[in-house]
Amino acid sequence: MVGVAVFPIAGTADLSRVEAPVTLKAYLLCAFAAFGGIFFGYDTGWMSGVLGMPYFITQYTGIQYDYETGQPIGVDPTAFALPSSTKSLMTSILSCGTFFGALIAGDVADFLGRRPTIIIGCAVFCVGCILEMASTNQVALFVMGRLVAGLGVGFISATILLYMAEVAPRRFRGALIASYQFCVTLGILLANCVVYATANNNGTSSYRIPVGIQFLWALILGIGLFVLPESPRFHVMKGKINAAVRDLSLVRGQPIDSEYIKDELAEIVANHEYEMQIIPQTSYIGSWMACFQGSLFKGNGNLRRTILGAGMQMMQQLTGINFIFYFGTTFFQQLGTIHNPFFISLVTTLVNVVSTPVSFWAIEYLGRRPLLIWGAIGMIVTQLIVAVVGVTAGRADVHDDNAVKTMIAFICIYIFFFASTWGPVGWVVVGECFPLPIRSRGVGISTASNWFWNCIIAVITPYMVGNEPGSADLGPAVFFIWGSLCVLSLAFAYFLVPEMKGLTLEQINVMMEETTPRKSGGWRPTRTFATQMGRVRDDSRPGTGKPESLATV
Ligand SMILES: OC[C@H]1O[C@](O)(CO)[C@@H](O)[C@@H]1O
Repeated sequence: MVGVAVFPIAGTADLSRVEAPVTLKAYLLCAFAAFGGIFFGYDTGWMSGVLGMPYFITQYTGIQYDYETGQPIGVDPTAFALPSSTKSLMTSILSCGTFFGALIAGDVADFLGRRPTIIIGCAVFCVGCILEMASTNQVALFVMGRLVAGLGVGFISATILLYMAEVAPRRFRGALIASYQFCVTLGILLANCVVYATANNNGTSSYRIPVGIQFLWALILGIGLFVLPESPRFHVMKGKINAAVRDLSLVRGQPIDSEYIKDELAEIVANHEYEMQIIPQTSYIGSWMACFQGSLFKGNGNLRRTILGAGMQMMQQLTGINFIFYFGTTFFQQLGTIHNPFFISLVTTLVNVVSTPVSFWAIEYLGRRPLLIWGAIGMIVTQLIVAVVGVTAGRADVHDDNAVKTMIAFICIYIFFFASTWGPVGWVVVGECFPLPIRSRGVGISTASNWFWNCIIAVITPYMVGNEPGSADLGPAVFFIWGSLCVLSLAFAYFLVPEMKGLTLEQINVMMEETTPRKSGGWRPTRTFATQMGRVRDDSRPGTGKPESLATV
């Protein structure tokens, strides 16, 4: 730390603290970190297409395929598919790995730092890819590869989010974290493009090319992270104030002795010290338990933050979005009238990509909570339309081309609602709602919750829509289930999500301690909080500032 001055820490932060101007460097830094979302999306995206690849199916079922006519030999085309159990296992095992990866990542990120944890995630991910590539027709090896790659993705997905939330400037934090989700959608699109290009290859290149390309993402992110600064909040946690000053000045693009840096660091340190007094870190287990302490309704405890973070991710998955991205290709195949289901899958992923940036603006302008509420309403309506059209006229035995087109149009509108609201906002809320002493664990638990429900969807949906014996053969009626689950998402957003727009992480922290659930709708900052934030200086409580969004509450 030669050349870096020891920083004088004030007891409390200035209420009217002005944040450093957002430099291009700050944007680029977050944008690069967001690139980690590519892993998440790409790994989610390629499996759906590979499961529908003729070469892949012939390898694992033994049924031969005629590439000239584009038809399987000796069986009905709708029977040319992997058994539901294999589809379910190959798809869901990734989420199993990511679930554990995300849970472990929090500890590693607190011990080694955010950056090394992401680099380790990249290395583990590469090992998983090698195993996947090595498998020809051994289900076990392929599944093992997905599990290990999943561990890596779990590490990366939880830690990137933590890193971004900690380094992003507050005014654009929502939009920048949303760009992580944008990269998830780009990853799905890239996977679909690659799969589309190789789908009809008659050889192992059909699936080895999509799998092999993933090394590129690991290489870019892994190498890039060597030059990015560490999160200043991690240094504060470790008591390394000089390193925190240095890295804060790097991420803000301001000189180390500037007032901006002094003020922001004072706020981070003061808030951390305060939180350490109220969150007992007595032992390893004790510090995990801290995530579940307190009351759901009032007081300082973290339980409601954990419920908020994990619940957001649960509800995000229960909207049914991965039904489309995991099983879209095979679902469209089963509708009977679609000649190129790979193309329809490509269209759905494209809609997902172009809709996500809408949230960059809306999240900062309209706020998190309204977006979640309107997104849930949009998803309920569109999914019910898909279900009704589907069960009346969209089934394979009816062969109504117009009905199928209507379903696809409404599936695209449903994806628009998801992509511009619940997709990104889910991550933003998770990145924002935990105090520093438990942030890495809280983000890990929430990310693990996303993957847990992701896994449940991956395991059960092939059986819900499959048409073989033992499967429920729900077909398009499955959208009644997703639509109903979106009603729960709506209630969750309405009653449990407080608005965090425009606040620093430290101010959110204060607000979360002060918010109360109101019968008339949602959690609201209490009068005390509004007073502290907007009108009266309270020197007994560190980490308070004057957010515009609450000045009039
Ligand atoms: O954009 C859709 C994708 O976004 C996620 O929900 C993560 O936020 C993934 O599970 C899904 O595949």
